[in-house]
Order: sequence, then C-alpha cells, then structure tokens
Amino acid sequence: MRAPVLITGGGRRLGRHAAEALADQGQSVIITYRTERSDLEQLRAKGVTTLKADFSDQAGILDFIACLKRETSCLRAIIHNASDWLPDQKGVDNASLSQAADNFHHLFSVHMLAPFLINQACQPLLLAHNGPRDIVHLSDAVVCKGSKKHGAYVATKAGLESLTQSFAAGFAPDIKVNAIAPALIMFQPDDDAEYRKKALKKSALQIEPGADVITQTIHYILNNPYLTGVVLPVEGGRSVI
Ligand SMILES: NC(=O)C1=CN([C@@H]2O[C@H](COP(=O)(O)OP(=O)(O)OC[C@H]3O[C@@H](n4cnc5c(N)ncnc54)[C@H](OP(=O)(O)O)[C@@H]3O)[C@@H](O)[C@H]2O)C=CC1
Ligand SMILES: Nc1nc2c(c(=O)[nH]1)N=C([C@H](O)[C@@H](O)CO)CN2
Repeated sequence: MRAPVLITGGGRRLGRHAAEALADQGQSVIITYRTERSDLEQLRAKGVTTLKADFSDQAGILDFIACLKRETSCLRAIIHNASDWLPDQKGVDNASLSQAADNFHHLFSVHMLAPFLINQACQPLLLAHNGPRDIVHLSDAVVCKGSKKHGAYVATKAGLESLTQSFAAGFAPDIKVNAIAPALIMFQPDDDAEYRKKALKKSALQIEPGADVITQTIHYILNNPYLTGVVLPVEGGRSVI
C-alpha cells in the first residue's frame, strides 16, 4: 500500500481540491470531516478514506490520533488544512468576554494544538514511509500584519507558523516541514458583492484565483527535496500594495 497523505478538513473547498487532485494522481489519501454529508460519497468513490474528527478540544484531537493509527501504520505527508475563520467576539460585558475566551481556546485547539499533537504523535508513521516525508501547515498571509476583525484567528495562525519552524528543526533531516500562507483564494458562499469587491482590491493582482493555486503549491512542496522551515505566501501581491 502506498503511504497515504492526510489532509485535515479535506472534505470541502481548498482541502477537497487538493485531496481530489492527489487521488486522481493515484496517491492514497485520508481526509477528516466533522459531520456526515452526501458529498463525501464522491470522495469515497475515488478511494479517499474519510475519518470523522473534531479538533475543538484535546479529547477530540486524541480520539482522532487513535483512529488514524488504527487506519494506517505509515504516512507520506500530513497537510494541516482544517481551520475555522471565526471573527473576534467584541464587547466588555462578562458574557462577551467569556465568549471571546471560548473562541480563542477553540481557535488555539484547531490551529495550534491539533497540528502540534498530530505531528508529535505521527512522526513514527512518517518515518515508516520509505521516501520523502512532508508536513504542510496552512497559515494565512495576514499573519504579518494582524487583523482588526479576526485577531484571535490570525494569532493562532501565527503560532502555527512558529510551530512550522520548530518542527522543521526538530524533524530534520528525515521530515520536511513547511507552511503555505494564502490570502483570498476562495470566497465563502455568503460573502456579498460589496465584501468581494473590497477584498479583491487588497491584492495587486485583484483576482479570486480558486483552490488550484494552493494545490499547485502543495505539489511544489511535496516534490522539492530542499525546502523546509519556510512559509510560502500565495497572496496575489498583497504585500506590495
Ligand atoms: N479560503 C481562503 O481564501 C483562505 C484560506 N486560508 C487557509 O487555507 C485553509 C483552507 O481554506 P478553506 O478551504 O477556505 O477553509 P474552510 O474554512 O473551508 O475550513 C476547512 C475545513 O476545516 C474543517 N474544520 C473547521 N473546524 C474544524 C474543527 N473544529 N475540527 C476539525 N475540522 C474543522 C471544516 O471541514 P468539515 O466541515 O468537513 O469538518 C472546514 O471546511 C485554511 O487553513 C484557511 O485558514 C487562508 C487564507 C485565505
Ligand atoms: N478557515 C478559513 N480561513 C480563511 C478563509 C476561509 O474561508 N476559511 N477565508 C479568508 C479570506 O479569503 C480572506 O483571506 C479574505 O477575505 C481568510 N482565511
């Protein structure tokens, strides 16, 4: 059996696009999802293994790790794609502050604790694969400047970028660890026209490129033997305007 590539949150959008592309190339793929839905059947029909997982807390992460180890004894790569783009809870009353704290803990768990524990637990599975081994973290290009509306989201993505460097140092030379920092790849369905127009103007190229630019970047990373500890921006020239 070819060692599978694990893509967390790979049942939708960018992660799904990458999962389908890898499966179409004959690569064994495992994805995680939180709730059963009909469109997962199309992935299963392509031979993709789907594992139910919620990374909102430590118990959910450890449950997933146990489930993964029952599913496979080796891994070609781990792509930490799962994410929750949760806006900050504003307000100074106790209820708002309590919700803000809960949100921060949630985002820490999904964006930092899950990659941290899964990487640590799955190092032996990657080493069991005879060939190149990769870990890819999906961050966000906005890490370098922060966000007025998504401060906790961006802070936990910044922590994920730091983990990229730590794991790159700790897992070298046997496992490469890199990050991709996208910006405006694919709108959410409920993004309105005004938001879309404003968002497009934030980059030099002013387009919504779609998921393939991330799939291409994943392919580049997996096939480059001399890349580790880097964060690759895929942001349409946002940094130059
Ligand atoms: N789309 C864009 O323009 C940008 C994307 N990025 C990053 O790229 C990656 C992919 O983006 P995109 O496809 O839009 O991401 P999504 O917002 O679609 O999130 C990816 C998937 O993560 C899963 N997920 C969410 N919360 C949890 C949780 N608590 N536990 C486990 N899984 C969870 C969901 O899958 P399910 O519901 O099936 O469980 C979700 O569809 C993300 O890391 C994102 O932060 C960064 C900048 C721009
Ligand atoms: N988990 C997610 N993270 C982000 C998303 C998303 O849909 N899910 N979208 C963005 C936006 O595209 C932003 O970059 C510009 O609107 C950022 N992160």
